[in-house]
Amino acid sequence: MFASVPRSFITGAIRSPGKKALLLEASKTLSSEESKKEIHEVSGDVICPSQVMGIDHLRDPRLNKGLAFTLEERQALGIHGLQPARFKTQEEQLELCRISIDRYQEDLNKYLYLTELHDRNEKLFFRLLTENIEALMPIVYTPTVGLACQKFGLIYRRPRGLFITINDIGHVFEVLRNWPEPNVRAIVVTDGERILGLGDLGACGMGIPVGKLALYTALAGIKPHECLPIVLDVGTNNQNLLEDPLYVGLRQKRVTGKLYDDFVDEFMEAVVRRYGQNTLIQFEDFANHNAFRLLKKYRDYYCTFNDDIQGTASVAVSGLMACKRITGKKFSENTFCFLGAGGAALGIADLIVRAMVLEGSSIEDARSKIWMMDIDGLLAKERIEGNLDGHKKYYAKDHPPTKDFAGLVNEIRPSVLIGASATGGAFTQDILTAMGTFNDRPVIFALSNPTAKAECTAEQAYTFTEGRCIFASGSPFAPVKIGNTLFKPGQGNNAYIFPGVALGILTSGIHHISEDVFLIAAETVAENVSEDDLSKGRIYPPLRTIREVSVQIAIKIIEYAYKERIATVYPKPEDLRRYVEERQYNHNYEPSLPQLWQWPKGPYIKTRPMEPAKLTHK
Ligand SMILES: NC(=O)C1=CN([C@@H]2O[C@H](COP(=O)(O)OP(=O)(O)OC[C@H]3O[C@@H](n4cnc5c(N)ncnc54)[C@H](OP(=O)(O)O)[C@@H]3O)[C@@H](O)[C@H]2O)C=CC1
Ligand SMILES: CC(=O)C(=O)O
Ligand SMILES: [Mg+2]
Repeated sequence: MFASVPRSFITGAIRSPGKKALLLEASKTLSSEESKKEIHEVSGDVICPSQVMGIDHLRDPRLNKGLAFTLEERQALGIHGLQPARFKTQEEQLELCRISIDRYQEDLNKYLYLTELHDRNEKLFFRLLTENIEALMPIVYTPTVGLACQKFGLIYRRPRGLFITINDIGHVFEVLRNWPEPNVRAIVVTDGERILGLGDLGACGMGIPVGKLALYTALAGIKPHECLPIVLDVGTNNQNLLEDPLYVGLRQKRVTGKLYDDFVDEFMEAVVRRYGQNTLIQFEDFANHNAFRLLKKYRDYYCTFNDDIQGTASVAVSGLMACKRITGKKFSENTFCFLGAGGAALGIADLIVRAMVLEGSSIEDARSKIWMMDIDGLLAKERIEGNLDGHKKYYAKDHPPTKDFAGLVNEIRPSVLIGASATGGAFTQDILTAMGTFNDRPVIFALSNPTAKAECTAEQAYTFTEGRCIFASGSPFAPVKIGNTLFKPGQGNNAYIFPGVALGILTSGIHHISEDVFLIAAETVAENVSEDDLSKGRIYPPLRTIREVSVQIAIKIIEYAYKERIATVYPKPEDLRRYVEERQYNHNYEPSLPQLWQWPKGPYIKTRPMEPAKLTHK
């Protein structure tokens, strides 16, 4: 069925047909060998001017500059008259974008505006996002992206990303081959089973890979055409979606077991076959029971990481490193108490253990300082025989089982409280007040997303600890004024980590990603926290600096990769910053006309006068 592919399918699936596409006979088919030499008008790094004509310069988001096309460009490209007479700079266009966004009251409408801009003018979208990251990250990312996923069936307009369903098993490579970009370097993939703290959203989870990859470009300058968002649609167990006439995914219960595993195996193999073994595959928002399993299965064979486990661990440990500068306590001098023992919480716990071991603790001592509670209560030794799966048992305590979180907090008197349970409001006033009585500077992280799932708000944390806590949250909170002090809480979100890590991996050519990479990223983010940030209660650098932080993370990862002899880019670049920056996306417009070049000087350009041809016959 997939052995041959209609030509029109390859060239016209996403973009409007260009000159080349029009020349193709839609009815012809390519053999699978032929189709490896796909024709791309506007794809990859090189855009061939002769392959795009007239109105396609306005229709293709990679080429479109709207009113910023000059008169010369409009005439030469054949688009003169297709737009109003006005010429605008990109700065003027940005101003219009800001005005347009401000006119929308609802965040979901702002999200839709940005989606439309992304589809219309890629450079303008990314420049707008990059230069206004503090205002717009909450729209393209948590919390609004959560709402966009919940409303996906309603707001779906144009395709973005690849939907591979369980029915495609046996043909995953052919589906991947339909993606029009030849140079994909990074994939964010979800199966939609645990979208933020919102549960199983099936194929509607596509908003997450799309949002994460928008941050790859905005926060780390990874080129948009090198990024591919993917949903593996194996069904959904969300009954509301199954009954929703607007649902756009497969209307069936989730496939599990061997068939699921075979499908994901085939997907991984197909990615390598299509885009090479250095393609980075970021797993995102898989349910706990698959997240750890798949990470363990693939991490030594593919270039892959799980962001919810490893990226979150890194950002939390980074925050704790910055806290150290306020509390003066080493990791091992703290007692940690977690609500939640899933992918995020266990990932954080493991990296904290690693940090304590680096400080000189034994693994057992380190684990003994970490208390965790899941939906069934405290991870207690008595539960090991019952339902404590592999990873949780490392943190099981010799303590009677209990589900009383407030009671546990009062008993163990933690210095650090971490929420990754997706239970909004679980850090009650009593718990927060108690944290304030045990500690001068209690550390409180409410990491669950989106905002409604945060274990407490910034205001609650500061109010109930009399402004003494060090607070961070997964989704952003506005500054809080307590007395005369204005606190600006930091966003403890893996967005500080994954873009820089991805940039480092792609530029060093690392195949397999070790935990060290995430410790390096954590240290780099923590180093970028200034005394001024700390004085405002912020343990993360301001969001507007992440792009620079990402470059620093990448440089350190490259250095580490060469030291450990795991880099695969040879020779080692001399100037790493320059090397990284030269590979980053440029969101400023460039000339749209083919460059006219100077002929080289010298004899080559001296055209000798042609001698008249001698007639050899009369
Ligand atoms: N800030 C950030 O960067 C990130 C934030 N997150 C957020 O963290 C949250 C959890 O993500 P993740 O760990 O991947 O999800 P998981 O589903 O893997 O884990 C959720 C954990 O919370 C536990 N839990 C659920 N309800 C309760 C309850 N009432 N009391 C105690 N524990 C409870 C679950 O128990 P059980 O194990 O028994 O099911 C599980 O251990 C999500 O909201 C997610 O958005 C995730 C990644 C990054
Ligand atoms: C931030 C993130 O990855 C999550 O909430 O799942
Ligand atoms: Mg996630």
